Amino acid sequence: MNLPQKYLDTMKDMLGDEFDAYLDSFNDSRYYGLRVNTLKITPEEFLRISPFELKPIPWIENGFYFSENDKPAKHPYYYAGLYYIQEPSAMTPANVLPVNEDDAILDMCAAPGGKSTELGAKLNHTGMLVTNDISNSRAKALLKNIEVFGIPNVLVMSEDPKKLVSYYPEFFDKIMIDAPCSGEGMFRKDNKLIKSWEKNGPEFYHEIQKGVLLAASKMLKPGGIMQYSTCTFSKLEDEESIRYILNECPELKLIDVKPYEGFSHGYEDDGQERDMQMSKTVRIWPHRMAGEGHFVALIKKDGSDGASVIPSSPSRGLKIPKELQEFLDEITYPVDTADISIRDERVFILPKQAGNTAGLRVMRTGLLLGEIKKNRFEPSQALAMVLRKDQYVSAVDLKSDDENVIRYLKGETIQIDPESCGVVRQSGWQLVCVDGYPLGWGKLANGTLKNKYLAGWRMM
Ligand SMILES: C[S@@+](CC[C@H](N)C(=O)[O-])C[C@H]1O[C@@H](n2cnc3c(N)ncnc32)[C@H](O)[C@@H]1O
Repeated sequence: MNLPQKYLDTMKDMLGDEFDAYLDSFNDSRYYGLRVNTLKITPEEFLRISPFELKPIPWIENGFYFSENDKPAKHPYYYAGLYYIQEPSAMTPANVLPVNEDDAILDMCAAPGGKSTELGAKLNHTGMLVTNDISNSRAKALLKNIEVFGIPNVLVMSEDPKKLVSYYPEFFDKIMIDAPCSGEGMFRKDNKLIKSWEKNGPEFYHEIQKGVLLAASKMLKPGGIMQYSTCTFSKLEDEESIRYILNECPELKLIDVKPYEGFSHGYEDDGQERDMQMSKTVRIWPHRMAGEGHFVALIKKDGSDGASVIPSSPSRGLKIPKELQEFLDEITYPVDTADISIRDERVFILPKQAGNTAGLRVMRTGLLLGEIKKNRFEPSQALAMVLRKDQYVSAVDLKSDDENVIRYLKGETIQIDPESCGVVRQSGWQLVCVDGYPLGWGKLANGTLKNKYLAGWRMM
């Protein structure tokens, strides 16, 4: 591997005696990880049904290493949103950010959703997750991952974080800043990143990071906690970005990250006037832990933890159309009809704190329940992913080794034996499941299941 000399010199300086061990780690094999979606299944239950060779990631309760021979992205459980595939050290930020039910959380640089999916799971159907990425194409991938995971209380956006400030002044309980960075921790995993580092290195990203941190500091409420992370080792992008924001905002202080054996502390700089307590930050090195590399800092804003000021809301509480009410009577998922909004025949459940987002590039406001089409209601793919099997009146439950599962995921019409699939209602809408976990919708008539799996999500 051809690492740039400038990079090697900086690393040698940082690591001293450990530099050779760091370089040796480039000869080790990559780490593959998956994180269980606790909205849908417990880690214990997942271990019971998993066909993969899994080993626990010791510092992540719901994280597991899988073997290079396993292909979890091709398994129907992946389509059921039972897990997210993620490099193990990248699981650390969302794991250490403390989340309380009912929190309002902002994930500023969120695509494709590695942290947001965990934050949404931790919220457990409460509060609100505003998940944002400046790149529109990446935000589309984010939206899909959020929906596959079954996270309902969400706003998915594609905005410059600076623009969000006037909408959400001192609003959020928690903010995640998984900053764009030069990606030094990914060099082992992806050679291409070395080339892009040579083009845009730490100096380039440090400037962007300062802007994102400053915007975050204005949206964090007093008593709130923000988390800054990168997958790079550069002190300029890590400690110096933190130092910048602590100098700009004296009301911000570093707080401890829950310790784990193998975490390294951030670098202090004794020449500074103010002790920033940089040792409270954490760096994960690939030669010390079984992960590629990450930097994590938790920052708290002084002040008491009061309730968020709820921004003004769009109009709510409309009359529920008959066809929608009939469908709502068939699900036991709790829906507060006061939160229902209908736009262009599309029906949404809005998060209670959604507020007025006019003027922002919002890709999804809340949970898309479905569409009213010619006096009929068609439930959405996103709703199927939010429901549990027992929350809909009738389900077609297929075994994961049944070839009909793959055929369903490919968009084909399938023939089923209603009795062996546990169908309650012999015709009409069915929640199609794999081993009890919803995949999507189908419409049954005389043993033929018409496929309603979302076309854009089909298995190739
Ligand atoms: C490290 S990645 C995020 C990974 C994501 N948190 C995850 O866990 O899947 C950084 C993201 O920041 C976005 N980004 C770049 N510049 C940005 C900016 N000025 N504001 C917000 N996001 C930005 C990039 O599009 C990229 O998706």
